[in-house]
Amino acid sequence: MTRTLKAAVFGTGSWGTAFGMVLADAGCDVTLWGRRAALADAVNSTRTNPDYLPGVELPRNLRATTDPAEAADGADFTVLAVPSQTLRENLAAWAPLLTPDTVLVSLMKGVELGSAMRMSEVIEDVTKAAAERVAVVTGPNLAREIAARQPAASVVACRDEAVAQRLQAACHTPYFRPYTNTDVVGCELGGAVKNVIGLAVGIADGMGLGDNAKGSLITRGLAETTRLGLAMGADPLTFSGLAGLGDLVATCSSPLSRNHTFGTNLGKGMTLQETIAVTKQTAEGVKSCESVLDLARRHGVDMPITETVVGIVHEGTPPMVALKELMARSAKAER
Ligand SMILES: NC(=O)c1ccc[n+]([C@@H]2O[C@H](COP(=O)([O-])OP(=O)(O)OC[C@H]3O[C@@H](n4cnc5c(N)ncnc54)[C@H](O)[C@@H]3O)[C@@H](O)[C@H]2O)c1
Ligand SMILES: O=P(O)(O)OC[C@H](O)CO
Repeated sequence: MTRTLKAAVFGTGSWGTAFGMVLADAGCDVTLWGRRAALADAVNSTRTNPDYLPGVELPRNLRATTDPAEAADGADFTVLAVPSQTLRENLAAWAPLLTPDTVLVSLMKGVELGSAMRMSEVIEDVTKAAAERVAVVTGPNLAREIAARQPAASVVACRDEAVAQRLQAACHTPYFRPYTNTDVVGCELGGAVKNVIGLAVGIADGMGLGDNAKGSLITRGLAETTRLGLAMGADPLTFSGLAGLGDLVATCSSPLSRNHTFGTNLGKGMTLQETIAVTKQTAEGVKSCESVLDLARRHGVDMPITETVVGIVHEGTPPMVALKELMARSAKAER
C-alpha cells in the first residue's frame, strides 16, 4: 500500500490556500502555515478561509497552524506561497525546520528586488538545496477559479524531470491538470513578467483603450519576455506554453487578476497611494517591474513595456504621456 504524502504550505493567502486544496483533493495530507492565529483557528474550526477564499469549503485533509515546525514536520513537499519580497527573510527562519530531502515548491511569481533573483534561486540560496530539489508551479491559475474547482491546466517545473513528475502526480485532480517542464528559468520568467504586462494591459483598460491595444500589449509583452528568456538561457518554446502565453492571456483578460485590477485603477487616474490603499492582496508586478527591468539591463535586453510600467508606477509618468512615448519609439521589423 502506498503511503499518504504530506505537504506543508507556507502562506494562507488565496493561492497558498487554493493550491493546498488541490493537493488535498489529490490525496495529500496538507498543513497550511499562517502568521495569524485567528485565521488558522478559522480554517480548522469552520473549514473555510474567510479572509482570502470566503464561501469556499476546504477539504477535511487540510488543516492550518501558526507553528512552522508543525507545518514542516515530515513534509514530502514544502510549498512556499508568501509575497516574493518577503521570501528570503521568512525562509531563513523556516530553513532549520524543514524535513531533509523535502521538495521545495515555489508558487510565487516575482523577482527579488536588489539581487534580481528568481524565487527558485532565492530558495537555493537560503536553504542550500540543490536545484534538482526545487520546483515551481506556474501557469494560468487564478486562485478563486481553482478554489471553485473550475478546470485549469498548469506547469510543474523542475530541473529534475522525475521530481517534477512526483509533484505532478501529487497535485493532479479532475479539475487541475499539471504538465511537467524542465525549463525552470523560462517558467519563472513567464510568471513574473506576465504580472508586469498585466499591469500594462490594466492601465490601457483603465484609460479606455480598445482591444487592439490589449492584443498589441499582450503580443509585444510576450516578445519582450521571450527576449529576456533567451538572454537568460530559457527555452523560447516555454513562452508559447502555459507559463507564458497561457498565463498572460488569463491575467490580461480577468478582473480576478490583482495586477490587472491594480493597473486598471492607475489607468483610471488613481494615484499610486490610492491604488495601494484599495489593493488588499499581493500584486507582485508592482515591485517586480523594477527587478524585471533590472534583470533586463543586466542582460542588455530592451523591454519597452516593462520600462513604461516602471515609469508610470514608480516615476509618476502620466499614462497618456507614457503611451505617446511607447507609440513614438523608432519603427522596426517585428523580429
Ligand atoms: N492568487 C492567485 O491567483 C495566484 C495564482 C498564482 C500565483 N500566485 C502567486 O502566489 C504568491 C502568493 O500570492 P497570493 O495570491 O496567495 O497572495 P495573497 O495576498 O492572497 O496572500 C499572501 C499571504 O502571505 C502573507 N504574508 C504577507 N506578508 C507576509 C510576510 N511579510 N511574512 C509572511 N507572510 C506574509 C499574507 O498574510 C497572506 O497569507 C504570489 O507570488 C502570487 O504572484 C497567486
Ligand atoms: O491576481 P494576479 O494578477 O496575481 O494573477 C494571478 C495568477 O498569477 C494568474 O495565473
